[in-house]
Amino acid sequence: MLRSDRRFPFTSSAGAPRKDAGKMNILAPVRRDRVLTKLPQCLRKEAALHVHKDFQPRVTCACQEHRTGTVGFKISKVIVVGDLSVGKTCLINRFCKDTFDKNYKATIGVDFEMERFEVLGVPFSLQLWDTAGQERFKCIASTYYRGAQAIIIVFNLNDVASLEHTKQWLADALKENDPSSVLLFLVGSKKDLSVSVPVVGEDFTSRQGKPHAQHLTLTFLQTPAQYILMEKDALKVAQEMKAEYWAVSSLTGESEAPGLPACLASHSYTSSCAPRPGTTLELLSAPCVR
Ligand SMILES: Nc1nc2c(ncn2[C@@H]2O[C@H](COP(=O)(O)OP(=O)(O)OP(=O)(O)O)[C@@H](O)[C@H]2O)c(=O)[nH]1
Repeated sequence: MLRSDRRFPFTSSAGAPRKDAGKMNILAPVRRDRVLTKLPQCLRKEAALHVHKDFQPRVTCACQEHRTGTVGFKISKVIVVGDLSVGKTCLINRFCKDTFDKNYKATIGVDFEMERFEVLGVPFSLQLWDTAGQERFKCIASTYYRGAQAIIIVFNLNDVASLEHTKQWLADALKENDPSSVLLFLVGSKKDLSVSVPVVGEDFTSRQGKPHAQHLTLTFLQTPAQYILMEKDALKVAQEMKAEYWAVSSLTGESEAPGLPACLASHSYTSSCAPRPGTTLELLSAPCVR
């Protein structure tokens, strides 16, 4: 179910197969640009539930002494959904490998990337699940939706229909996840095509030189004014979804998900600290050692 000619699990961040694939305990050092030493105010440790004044005192105490066995960053699972060819794979490739491929290769089912970070000195991993936009693979892809901490819904800033479809993508993804705890991001892709000075009358095929585009019904925005309207609509949809909104270009790397790791790390930290059903019972009956 992986892109046959692309990646496979456990590749290095450069995309090459790792010599130590299969030996998960030997890890290469985290890339320097993946080391976060500071989180935004609202995402710091102080935001964790267990530090709130009225939180269960014994659990708070256990968390402070790292006795829960769960304190630390959990792996965050992120699923990326959206219409066919909107640029989901390119978005992930830009984020994980800082690369861009202008050739379209449809994702078959799902694809997977693991990205490692260090946040405030603590290792943190992001699992990025790239799902197929093609209708015929939707059934396979949706089996991977469960257990996501974040959902990234991608649409093409030049294709109004793809924005309209985001609501359905979200509804499908939320069937498998808890809407109250999942973080949502609405991402408008291919910003470079919208804001670059368009050649009037030029279509997608001639602009990109991709034969596959002939099969797609795309409405190309021709003027900056139309782009502004599209962004306005997108912001409205994001508001309705309670999602954070980004407009990005994977081609240029513009606005590439800057806050994503910090946001997810914090989310993962706070949810790690919150008592899970089993843990809570155990902790409540244990004496609080100071
Ligand atoms: N100009 C431009 N082209 C882009 C951008 N992002 C993606 N593309 C192109 O759009 C096409 C589709 O990109 P993909 O990332 O494969 O799309 P996808 O959403 O993963 O497609 P499926 O796997 O079929 O769901 C490719 O030809 C990319 O090169 C962008 O930011 N700018």
